[in-house]
Amino acid sequence: MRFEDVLREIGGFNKFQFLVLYILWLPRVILPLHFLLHNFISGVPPHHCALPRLDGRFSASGAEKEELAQIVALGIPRNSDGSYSSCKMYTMPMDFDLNGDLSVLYGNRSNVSVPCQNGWVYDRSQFTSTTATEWDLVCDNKKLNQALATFFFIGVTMGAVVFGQLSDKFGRKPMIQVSFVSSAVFGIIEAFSSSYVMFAIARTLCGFALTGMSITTVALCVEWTDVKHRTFTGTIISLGWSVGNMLLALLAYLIRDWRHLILVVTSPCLVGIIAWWWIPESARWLLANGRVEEAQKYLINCAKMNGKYSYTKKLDIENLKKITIAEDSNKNHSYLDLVRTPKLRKIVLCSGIFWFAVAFTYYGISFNITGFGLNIYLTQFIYGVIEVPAKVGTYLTLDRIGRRNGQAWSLIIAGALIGLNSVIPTEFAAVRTGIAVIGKGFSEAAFTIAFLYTSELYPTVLRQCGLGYTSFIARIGGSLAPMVILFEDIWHYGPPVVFSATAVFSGCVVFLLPETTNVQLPENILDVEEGRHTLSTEAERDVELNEMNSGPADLQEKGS
Ligand SMILES: O=C(O)CCCC(=O)O
Repeated sequence: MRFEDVLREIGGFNKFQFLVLYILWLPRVILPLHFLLHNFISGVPPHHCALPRLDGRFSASGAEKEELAQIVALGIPRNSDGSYSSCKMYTMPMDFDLNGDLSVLYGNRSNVSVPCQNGWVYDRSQFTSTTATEWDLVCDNKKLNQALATFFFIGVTMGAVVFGQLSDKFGRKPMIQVSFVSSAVFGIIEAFSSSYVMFAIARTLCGFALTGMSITTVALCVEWTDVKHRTFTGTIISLGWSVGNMLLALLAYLIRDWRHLILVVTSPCLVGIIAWWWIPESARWLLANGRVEEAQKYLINCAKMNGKYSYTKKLDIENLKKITIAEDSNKNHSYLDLVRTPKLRKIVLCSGIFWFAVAFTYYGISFNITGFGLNIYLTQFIYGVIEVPAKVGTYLTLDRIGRRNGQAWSLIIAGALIGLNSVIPTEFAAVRTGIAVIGKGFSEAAFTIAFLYTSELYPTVLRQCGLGYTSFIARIGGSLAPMVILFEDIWHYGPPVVFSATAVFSGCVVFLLPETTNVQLPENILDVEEGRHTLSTEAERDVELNEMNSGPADLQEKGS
């Protein structure tokens, strides 16, 4: 007997599953609050060199504004486009007098421009403070500011590997709590960091911690859902990410101080620590690891909450031991098991390729937040809004077109639109914006399908290792995306060509993978290699179940 059969009997998608989905929405909302936070806590406001008598003033009014303009005109050189330089100033007479007459002060200055000597003055009309203004991460130090995003995704990358293995070894539920607690701790340390190094370390560790809730929540939801409702579960839970995207735009608009913003976006982790108590462990994972009594407890809870009281008496230990999950419940699986057998090796190679492209493309678009000519808060909100129809559209079509076609074509179309947009003249701003937003939607659909498709490709005994591996590869893509965007200074078409070609090629690779729509989840490596989980269709399973329900003897026989 297979776990799917028990799951369908106790209500494969009912009140119990809705509760699980409702609670696990919270981690999906938390993730973008941190993953896309860089655009706001590390924003670089307009700035120029600090000059005598400016005493930190950037914006002024009336006569003071006049004096300010005069100082800037005298002390700051202009760029070729007529704007004032952000990183250069004219050398000052060594004996300049802070209260002296301006003409004297600047009258005999040389026309030699040098890097800022006395720090910078920032326009604080948009950002009260950011990491850039806190530690003067501008001009020659600008790379250190951009590196903070890369440090975060390096932490996410390493977290994917560690949490993938730990979740398959110790279970999904404990790893979610570890993730909630450690994310809260490192988020708070970030907000109170007294130096750049301390903040960079805390930011990296926070990225590491957040990955735990990123890869375990999808697996836990899918493992509690029957075949018929897996598409709903896999797509609707990821709507939490889009809600978090829009929420971040609102919070960043309201909170312009980087420390306060970090504390606010970290606070939902504290709610998660409390809500965790109501999250069930994966009964599928418990059975795969021989913890039958614990699995029985959760399965009976599920049956009762779903009103399937009559079936609870069949959930006795003897029957549950007959459910085929792992080849050997005492065997500890590791990442090495992903490459020991041929079909799994092929899944590892192809899923790694498309996951790299999914994140590479998604963050290549998401970090290009100033590309629309709108303010960054509105752009961020639009990015979140467009994801909703993308996910709902994915849910409505995925069972019909299949995971393989959905994953392949969402990547190919996203790549094609990125390439198309790069050849449309910039004066067609409305057209370019429309194509970019549609491309973002397909990129988001590709991300949504990737979580569900990957959960279905890997067997229960290796599902978190599989998600950990693919998330690791994805984070490398996410880390590289901001660096590729920098190529724009060298070759304007560089970034879109790279993003477009990567997405189209990876989409084509997806066609090499098996279809998983309406197929039972593989439980172990043999299922993947021999396709045993694909043997029976829904109708055949209905017949099988009716026979099983005809009496214990038949159940014993069928279950073996
Ligand atoms: O995990 C990420 O980096 C993005 C997830 C996007 C989604 O869940 O829709």
